[in-house]
Amino acid sequence: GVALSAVGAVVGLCPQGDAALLGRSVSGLGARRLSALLPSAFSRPLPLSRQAARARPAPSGAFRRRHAASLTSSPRARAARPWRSSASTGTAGPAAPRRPPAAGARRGVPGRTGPVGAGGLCLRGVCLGCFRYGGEEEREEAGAEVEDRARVLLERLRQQAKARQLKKQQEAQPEGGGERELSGGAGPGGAGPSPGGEGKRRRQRESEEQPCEELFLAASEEEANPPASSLMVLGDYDSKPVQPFLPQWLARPKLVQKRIKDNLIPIGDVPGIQPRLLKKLQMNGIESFFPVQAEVIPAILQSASNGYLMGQGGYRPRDICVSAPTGSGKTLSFVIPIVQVLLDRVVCQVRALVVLPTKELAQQVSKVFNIYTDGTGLKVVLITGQKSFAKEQEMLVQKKVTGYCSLADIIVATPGRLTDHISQTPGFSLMQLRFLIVDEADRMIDDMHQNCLNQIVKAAFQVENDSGSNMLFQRTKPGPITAASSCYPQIPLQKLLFSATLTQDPEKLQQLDLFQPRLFTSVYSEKKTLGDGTETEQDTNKKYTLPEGLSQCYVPCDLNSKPLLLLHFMLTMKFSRVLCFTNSREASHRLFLLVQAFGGVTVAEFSSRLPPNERRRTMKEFEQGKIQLLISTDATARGIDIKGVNYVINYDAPQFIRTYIHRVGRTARAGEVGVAFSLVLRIQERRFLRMLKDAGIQDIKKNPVKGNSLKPLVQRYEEALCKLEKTVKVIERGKKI
Ligand SMILES: Nc1ncnc2c1ncn2[C@@H]1O[C@H](COP(=O)(O)OP(=O)(O)OP(=O)(O)O)[C@@H](O)[C@H]1O
Repeated sequence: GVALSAVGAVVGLCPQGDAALLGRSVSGLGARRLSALLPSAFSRPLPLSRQAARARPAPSGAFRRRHAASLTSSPRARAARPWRSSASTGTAGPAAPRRPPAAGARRGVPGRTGPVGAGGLCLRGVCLGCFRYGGEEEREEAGAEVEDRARVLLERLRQQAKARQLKKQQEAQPEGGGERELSGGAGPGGAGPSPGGEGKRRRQRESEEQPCEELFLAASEEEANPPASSLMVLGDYDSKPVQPFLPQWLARPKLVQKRIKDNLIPIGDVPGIQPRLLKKLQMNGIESFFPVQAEVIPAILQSASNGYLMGQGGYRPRDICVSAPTGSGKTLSFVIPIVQVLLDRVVCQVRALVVLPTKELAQQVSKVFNIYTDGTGLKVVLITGQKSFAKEQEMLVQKKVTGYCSLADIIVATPGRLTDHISQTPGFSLMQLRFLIVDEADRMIDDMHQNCLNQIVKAAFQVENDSGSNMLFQRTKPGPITAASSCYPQIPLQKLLFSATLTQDPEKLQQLDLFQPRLFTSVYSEKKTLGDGTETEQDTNKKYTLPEGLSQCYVPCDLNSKPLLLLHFMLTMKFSRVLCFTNSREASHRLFLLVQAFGGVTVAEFSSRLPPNERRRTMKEFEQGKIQLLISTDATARGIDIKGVNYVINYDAPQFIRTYIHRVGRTARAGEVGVAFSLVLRIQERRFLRMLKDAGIQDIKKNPVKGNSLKPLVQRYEEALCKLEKTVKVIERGKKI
């Protein structure tokens, strides 16, 4: 870094003449490689002359060798560049009047020098040249000197080439001249620094410049034997691997207990919750908080201790990230504090916005908000596109004589529809937004939803044209706190991220532009005491945690036995309340038809094939226990809270670990128990197990089902297939008609 910034400083600060000299001195480094290494700060637009200097490709090694002398020592060239920077450290001579170069003359021509008196710049102890304005005398002296150096260099290069050849031929000889070649010392027969009587100053300069030659030589060597990588690292950095490290907030998170039932905290013991909310919680059967709630609720309340305004002296609340297992109660951990903070609001404005990836999830979360805002005057609006756009607009804003006013305090929305309202609904404003809650945050960061989040933040910081409105509460983009910025009451925008599989990749999280985030996580290694009393750390490579009450099994099978296995679980093993996942809508539909044709099981399907109202009805019936087997796509894999699911069956093995975690998390929720079965084709087995192992999930049992157990089902299964074939033909005929 130091070396790079030194180079950056040289190129960034030295005017073009120096860059040219630098180019000459460092051309051995490979100017193109050098430019690739420069920090972006130095890729800012340069004056035309410097751009030209930079754009000009570095001469090839051969070209350089051939023209080295003429490039540096030709009197004509010197005459054409009278203001050329000097490599001399001698005092400026008075001879030629100091003439600033004409802009045209400078363009593309190495010429202008650095600030007067700028000393030599060193890179890894290597002097890159001394740049200063010099007089005629000095230039003459410099020209002669450079000529000498060029000759010395050429000679040395020749000698080294010979030495290399020799070395190759005499492989047997151990310590060849290679080291000496690269060291720049007198190689075999190489010329050392000219001992000519130039006096102390000259010797000193040469000793300073020696490393330049080293670089030149090293680079010539490198050009002859280019390294594997196209990048060359200055200094020793190529030999030292870069150690990745996590930012403090990721490396030292606040740990949340995994075991729900052992760590219940009576609701009255959690500080800061208003009595009316405590009452509501009790009315809804909540007597104790789950661990994640006991940690996160006070943290959000504390960060909003100044209501929905910025704290005194410009204190800005820290963003919060929560990674806790499926079914651990993350929803209440943001609903309760947000309702409490907004309870005392006077004017209705959009102050909290929850974004979720699917309509069903948004519906589910808005239901929870409705429960806890009931009777408070706070208004919750659901924006998912299930109603017409105009209807949603009516729910969001109202036009009055004085202007638009908001009809929503809390909005729960899916990204697509929300962005439509941001851009198309007059009077819809997020300028008073205090909380942005991103549920299933890893999914929202991943795909196109990221764009939506950017739009929300942009809308939140939009400057209102109507300057008369709301001048009291300002919102300025986050930045350094100044006396001016802290004299107005400000509304900060705080981001709250939740997921069971929250990425801990700082780069990805960085996309959300988090402010001093705090991480609450259940992902940590556990100490276990062995039989001999010693303690051992477990799960060191754990990335995600699964609910405590979840048992996991996988069944190795082949393609043909998969339907039979499902029927075996439902009919022979008498599984009830089963949520079964396939990898596509078509697969869900085919399996549903097959099980229906087989008979004996109350079955339904759930996928985007079905209209929303049918999906809602199906979900309700499944929750009520009227449906024993629900065959679904990943539409129900994330966040959906269905009470009483006993089993999850991965009919098709999930392709991604996060899909696996969310699917199996539909059971064993809220501290209950549940079982997850995965049907894994034999060819998938290794990959599947590796996927789990990589995520730190080791406790999955192999549960093979013997062929004999399936035999009684085979005949009925064949009949069901025939029946299904006929049904499909009838449907297709119907379609043709
Ligand atoms: N303190 C509590 N006491 C009893 N039940 C609770 C409590 N908190 C939450 N629950 C219940 O636990 C279930 C799971 O909660 P929730 O849906 O918030 O989990 P989650 O962590 O968001 O899960 P997922 O990651 O799958 O979205 C819900 O049915 C909820 O009603």
